[in-house]
Amino acid sequence: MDMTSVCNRTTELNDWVERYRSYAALGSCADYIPALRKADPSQLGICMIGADGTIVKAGETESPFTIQSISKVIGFMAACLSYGIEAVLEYVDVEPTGDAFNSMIRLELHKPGRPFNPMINAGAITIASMLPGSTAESKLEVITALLEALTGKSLTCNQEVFQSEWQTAHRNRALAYCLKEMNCLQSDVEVALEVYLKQCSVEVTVEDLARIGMILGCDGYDPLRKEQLVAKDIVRITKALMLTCGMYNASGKFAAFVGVPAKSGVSGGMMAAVPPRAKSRELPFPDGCGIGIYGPAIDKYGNSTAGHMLLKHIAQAWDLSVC
Ligand SMILES: NC(=O)CC[C@H](N)C(=O)O
Repeated sequence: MDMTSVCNRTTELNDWVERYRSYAALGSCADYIPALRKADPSQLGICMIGADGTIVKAGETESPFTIQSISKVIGFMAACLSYGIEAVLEYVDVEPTGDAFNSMIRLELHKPGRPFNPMINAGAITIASMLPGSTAESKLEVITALLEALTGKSLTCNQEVFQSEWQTAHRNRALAYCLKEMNCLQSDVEVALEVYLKQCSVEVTVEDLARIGMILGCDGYDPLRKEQLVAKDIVRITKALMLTCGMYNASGKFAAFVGVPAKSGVSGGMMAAVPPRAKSRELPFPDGCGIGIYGPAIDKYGNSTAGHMLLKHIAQAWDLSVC
């Protein structure tokens, strides 16, 4: 994209950020993880990175935040890279649930069963337990290594958020014990939980999420470094999971009205992967792009209220839907 287009797109994005910022009032910061309560709910920032390397940013884009459930995308891909897709799908299915991200109900309803998909907590804890290595450190390292390969930088775990969640993870602990009893976990409960909660506490910026989203949009190929970072078949399944399960039990509505593979987290982060769109050459980012958004006020489903509205607007204006 040339400099004039970047300036024009930035102006548009800035206008839309200011238009949708007030939607934060429809939600609030997650409070079941005490450390997340401290975020400023009125913040809204976005970064888009195109396959040609163009970066467009608007709003507050420099604040780091914890990746939370967006890490489920990375955990799933890391497991598939380690064992192959077929082996991983023996432990988690690829079906949407329509239930809350931390729901236990289906674990009881289907026996013998396995978590419905890796984008809900039951699936992500199962994935965390099966990563290579026998300790929490070694399993976490597999996820961090992939995250760092995708973002191209080293990342840190926010210890305050991790401790805060570790001490209050009653439901996740219950889920993990239930999974253990059903023989779904490949490690001790505490190891699986530590990996899962630490992967959720890794700090990222909207630019990091946009970079990962762009690579997923390009089927695992990084056009900037000219390197296939994740196999195409793994990325295709991951994007299908993002489209059908990425926004928890609002995924159907999100697919219908926004239409891009995306994943959200309770800290208010959102990551979207936009593939190339041959019919939209006159619109921005025709060769695909990644989008990272941060808006810490979330709705009852756990999705950023302002972020959701902002992404919906951009997807319509710039024809980003894959549907
Ligand atoms: N939806 C989320 O982002 C949930 C992640 C959070 N760490 C939890 O397990 O509750």
